[in-house]
Amino acid sequence: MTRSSVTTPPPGAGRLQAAPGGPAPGSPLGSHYGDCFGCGERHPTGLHLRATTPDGLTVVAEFTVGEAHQGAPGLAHGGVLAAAMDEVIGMSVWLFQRPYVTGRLETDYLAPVPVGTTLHLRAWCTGVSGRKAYLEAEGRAGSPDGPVAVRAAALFIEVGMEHFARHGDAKAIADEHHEYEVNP
Ligand SMILES: CCCCCCCC(=O)SCCNC(=O)CCNC(=O)[C@H](O)C(C)(C)COP(=O)(O)OP(=O)(O)OC[C@H]1O[C@@H](n2cnc3c(N)ncnc32)[C@H](O)[C@@H]1OP(=O)(O)O
Repeated sequence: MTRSSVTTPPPGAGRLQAAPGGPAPGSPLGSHYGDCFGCGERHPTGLHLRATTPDGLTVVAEFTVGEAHQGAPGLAHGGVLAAAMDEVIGMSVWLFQRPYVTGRLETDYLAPVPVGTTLHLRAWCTGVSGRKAYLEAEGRAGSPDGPVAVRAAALFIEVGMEHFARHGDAKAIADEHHEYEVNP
């Protein structure tokens, strides 16, 4: 992975620990919002990521490239693949039961991904330092052992739930997302 210093944990960065009360190993992870482009079941052309955590610390998910996700004819759009990376990384940081947002996302495209391909995604945390969490992800084509088609490294920043209330739709968050206090 070609990763910049921004997405590389600094010396002394800690490891995120599984949060008490977080999803148990083997648990499916639900959508955080039904209209989310990445995981929402109501989104008509979204990625519809379905994810589980095998160990409470990492996330695995699947995304099948559809007609709505094309860039070149018959091939996945690079921005859509970046969105899949962002989503699976966002799900992995969600395991820690604190709200984070993407600050920076770096993506390497290693092979074209044809429509109809199922990408097997995996994301994990490489370190945490203050409000900053360092994460990586990969997408393998066709099976969990298939060739790596896309890789990503990211910096996520911890925010309060007021971030979403101030900038977004607080009522929708409160209605759908019960893990966090919306107005702490
Ligand atoms: C409810 C569940 C929701 C799930 C969401 C899933 C993930 C997403 O898709 S999030 C959507 C996309 N992301 C966004 O919209 C974020 C937009 N950006 C922001 O809101 C702000 O810039 C935010 C919150 C990241 C940082 O702002 P702020 O809280 O003021 O902190 P700030 O002091 O600027 O930065 C904190 C630290 O992070 C660093 N940092 C922040 N952004 C970056 C960046 N892009 N590159 C490098 N470093 C950065 C800062 O340099 C600072 O470092 P240090 O502490 O060493 O000085």
